[in-house]
Amino acid sequence: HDKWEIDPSELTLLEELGSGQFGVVRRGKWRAKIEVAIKMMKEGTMSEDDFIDEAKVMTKLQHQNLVQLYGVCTKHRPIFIVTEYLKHGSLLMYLRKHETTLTGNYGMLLDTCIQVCKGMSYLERHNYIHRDLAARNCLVGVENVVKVADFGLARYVLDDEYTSSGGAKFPIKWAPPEVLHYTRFSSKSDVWAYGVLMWEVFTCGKMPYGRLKNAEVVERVQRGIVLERPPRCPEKIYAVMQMCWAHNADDRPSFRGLKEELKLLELD
Ligand SMILES: Cn1cc(-c2ccnc(-n3ncc4cc(C(C)(C)C)cc(F)c4c3=O)c2CO)cc(Nc2ccncn2)c1=O
Repeated sequence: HDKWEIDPSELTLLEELGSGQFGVVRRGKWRAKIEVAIKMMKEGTMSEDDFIDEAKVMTKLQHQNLVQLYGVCTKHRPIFIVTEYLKHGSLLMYLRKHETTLTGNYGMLLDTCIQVCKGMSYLERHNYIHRDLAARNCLVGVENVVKVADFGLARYVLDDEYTSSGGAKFPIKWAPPEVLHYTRFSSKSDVWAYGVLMWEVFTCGKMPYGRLKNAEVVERVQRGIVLERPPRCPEKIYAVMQMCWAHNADDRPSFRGLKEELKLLELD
């Protein structure tokens, strides 16, 4: 009996939460009382067999700042991916919705960044690369808990518009030079994306590089031009973002190092 295989008869499907990259996601209950989110994978959007193999590994990644994968229903189509549920939805929407109360609340904004860093530091320790870290792929739960979602799933997307760096859906604005040129993903490319996520947090959800076209962003990143300091963002916090945007991946800090840097800022 595969522990990560969930019996669909133990699931109750409730309201729709949105339709992500892979199709509809609904809130639900598992064994009557556990609140879950259920991704119902649209046919042809994901390389399912590869994902099902990986699912057993993903269920073992457990950390308070990672959205927990409870299991999968693979005995029927569409397959279901069952995860923990966070009631406030995506961090990006949360930042935009609460901009007035969050602006200038550096303690809150810094705490948000530290929580994401802790989740990413755990993935780094387990040699697990997210490949699409951004505020839109983090979730907010009760008591301002923030968790990293959908880590590693990018590997199973079948849509070339998303997977190829020339595609319209490729997350260019969160990609470092080595990903733009060679699609070379690593924990250090996740660190670059984390710097952009910090910028998203300290601008309360602005779009990085505004309305610049992808080609213009690629050109700037190649020339070493990085995002400007968000208005009223403390210099010391912007300095950490700039460390994440070192052109050479080896010159960027690890998430472990970032965690120490950010904790020092918390003392200021
Ligand atoms: C666990 N979870 C997931 C979601 C939720 C809903 C719809 N789409 C998604 N998304 N969003 C993004 C997404 C991205 C990917 C990449 C491979 C990284 C490109 C792969 C996905 F599979 C998803 C997905 O499923 C999510 C994120 O997985 C919403 C929750 N919560 C709420 C609460 C209130 N309102 C709305 N959502 C929640 O708790």
